[in-house]
Amino acid sequence: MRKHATYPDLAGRSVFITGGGSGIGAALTRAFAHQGSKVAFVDIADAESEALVASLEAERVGHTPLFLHCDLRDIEALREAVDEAAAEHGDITVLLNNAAHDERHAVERVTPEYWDDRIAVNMRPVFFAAQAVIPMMQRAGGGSIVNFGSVSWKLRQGGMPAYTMAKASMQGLTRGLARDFGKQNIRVNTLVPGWVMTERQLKLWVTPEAEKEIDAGQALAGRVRPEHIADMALFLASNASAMCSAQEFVVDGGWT
Ligand SMILES: NC(=O)c1ccc[n+]([C@@H]2O[C@H](COP(=O)([O-])OP(=O)(O)OC[C@H]3O[C@@H](n4cnc5c(N)ncnc54)[C@H](O)[C@@H]3O)[C@@H](O)[C@H]2O)c1
Repeated sequence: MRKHATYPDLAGRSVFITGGGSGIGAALTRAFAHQGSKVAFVDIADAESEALVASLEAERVGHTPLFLHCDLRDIEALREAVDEAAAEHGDITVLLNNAAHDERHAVERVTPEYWDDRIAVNMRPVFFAAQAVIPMMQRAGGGSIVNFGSVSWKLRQGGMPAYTMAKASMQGLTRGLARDFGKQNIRVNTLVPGWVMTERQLKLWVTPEAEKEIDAGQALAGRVRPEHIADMALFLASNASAMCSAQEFVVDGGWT
């Protein structure tokens, strides 16, 4: 793993990550665990999540992350997971709303049930996770919420309108919550990843043609990797970003 910058104020912090078991989420779990944060994460990918916990245990991070199986479509289960994480690690003061699923769907095949299911994965839990941790952040004197957006809709990507709508909505939620709770030192920002080379993206979508598209689109050479997203998440969670709220932070190699 590439070494991240160290943020001393993140050591010992109670951090809650959605979808922290694979993809970008796994890089987040790793990065915060290596800061000495007390990380709890929810996911439905049991095998990958358990393997991640085992590897961090072997690396002897200060606090081995707590994995809680939770399907985020079930809001009661999400609330229980938040409470369990807080009972184990103390009031949550960093929330990373990372989980999402970019399943493609053709407009003509979308039913109301499918639409609701996509919103239940990509949008609804973001609000309810925030709602669950805000009283803890108020008690603790502040906190940082990071909602994960996407460049996909900014680049006019078609083929998954429920996903792009959900991702575009993140900044609306971010700005509203930032206003509601900013005076209580709760900061809310949107982290906008570019095209990030996770195993899933590489397997499903990163063809030689796509590589050319990335080279043409990004200002920077190279590829955006999960660790680059974790770099920004660490900054947004820590006091290093103390006066940053209600904003979008884009990590896309200069594409948009
Ligand atoms: N990878 C990219 O190129 C890219 C680009 C733009 C934005 N993003 C955003 O970054 C975030 C992470 O993306 P990723 O590529 O790592 O996604 P991913 O699909 O690879 O991983 C998402 C994680 O969430 C979990 N998850 C999915 N549905 C769940 C559910 N119902 N309940 C609990 N957990 C669930 C998955 O098991 C997985 O561990 C997302 O918000 C995504 O929209 C990613």
